[in-house]
Amino acid sequence: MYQHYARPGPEVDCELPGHAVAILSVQGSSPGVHIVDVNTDYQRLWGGSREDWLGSEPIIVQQEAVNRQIFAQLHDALNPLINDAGSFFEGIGGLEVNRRFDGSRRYVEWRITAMGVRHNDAITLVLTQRDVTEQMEKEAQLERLATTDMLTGLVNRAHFDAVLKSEFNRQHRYSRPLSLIMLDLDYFKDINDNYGHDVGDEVLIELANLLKRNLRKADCCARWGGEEFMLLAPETSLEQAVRLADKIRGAIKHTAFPIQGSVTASFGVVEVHPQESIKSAMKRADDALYLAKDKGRDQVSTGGLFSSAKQA
Ligand SMILES: Nc1nc2c(ncn2[C@@H]2O[C@H](COP(=O)(O)OP(=O)(O)OP(=O)(O)O)[C@@H](O)[C@H]2O)c(=O)[nH]1
Repeated sequence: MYQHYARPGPEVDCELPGHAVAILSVQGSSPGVHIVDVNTDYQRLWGGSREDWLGSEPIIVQQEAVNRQIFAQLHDALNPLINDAGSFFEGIGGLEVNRRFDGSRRYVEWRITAMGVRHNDAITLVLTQRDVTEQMEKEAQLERLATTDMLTGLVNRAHFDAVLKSEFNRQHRYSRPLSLIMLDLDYFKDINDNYGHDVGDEVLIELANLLKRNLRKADCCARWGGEEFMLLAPETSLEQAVRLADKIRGAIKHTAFPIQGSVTASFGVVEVHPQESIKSAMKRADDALYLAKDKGRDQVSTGGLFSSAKQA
């Protein structure tokens, strides 16, 4: 589809354009929209020279079919106004992912507007387009920073809280299996004390990578704090979650961690009851983890049974 619009670029400097503007003419009686003039930023965004563009259709979005829908929408909006001199056409607009003439993917904000509607069947409109890619990327970067644990690259606690809420709501509505696994490295304080905090950090990073490798896409794994990690596994029963926890336990035990060598972890596993609150499920997982530590570490324990009386 893009090839249709691809044109040889002019001598382009690398800086991206500000406001690309095209003056459009629309005939009330025919379906076409064509360009009457373009500014230099339009040429820098879409390639080609001013002369190339005069008389052709503007690029509003990348897909030709969607372009045509927009033109049809324009005609529908303009037709009732065509003989009504001085009418105000407020315009239409949107935000689209588009390709620049050099093939790069850009977010382009666009708007078509006109201050007055002319009498004699032809209406002149202004198409304004702005490349907002950098702004969108900055926002995505901020979003990533706000939801990610800086050391391990896993989801952070705040984001995990939000995922917990939405998965609990889904589970309460559809009664699907949902399990929670809490894991904590054993004797991690000794690693810090014996080898230093940097080695401790390396172990946490390596563990996070191991967790990422062992989980499904639908699972959410967070660094809960310190050397404690949480795993939320949708569509997973208690039995399946215990198997998953034991697989991770074995993988941790058999991994050669940097400098320190071997490390073990303990696990608390619960399946969330359909009427259970987040607080109650977390408490049961925490109790189960405590039990695993108490029984000698490097093992998986399951939580006690859910009791509606207890969660109040
Ligand atoms: N290197 C490093 N250490 C951390 C970080 N966060 C917490 N810790 C350390 O983790 C250790 C946790 O110690 P404890 O709570 O006694 O637990 P543990 O030594 O693993 O003992 P058990 O859990 O009972 O097996 C403390 O020494 C914390 O300072 C971190 O981001 N990096």
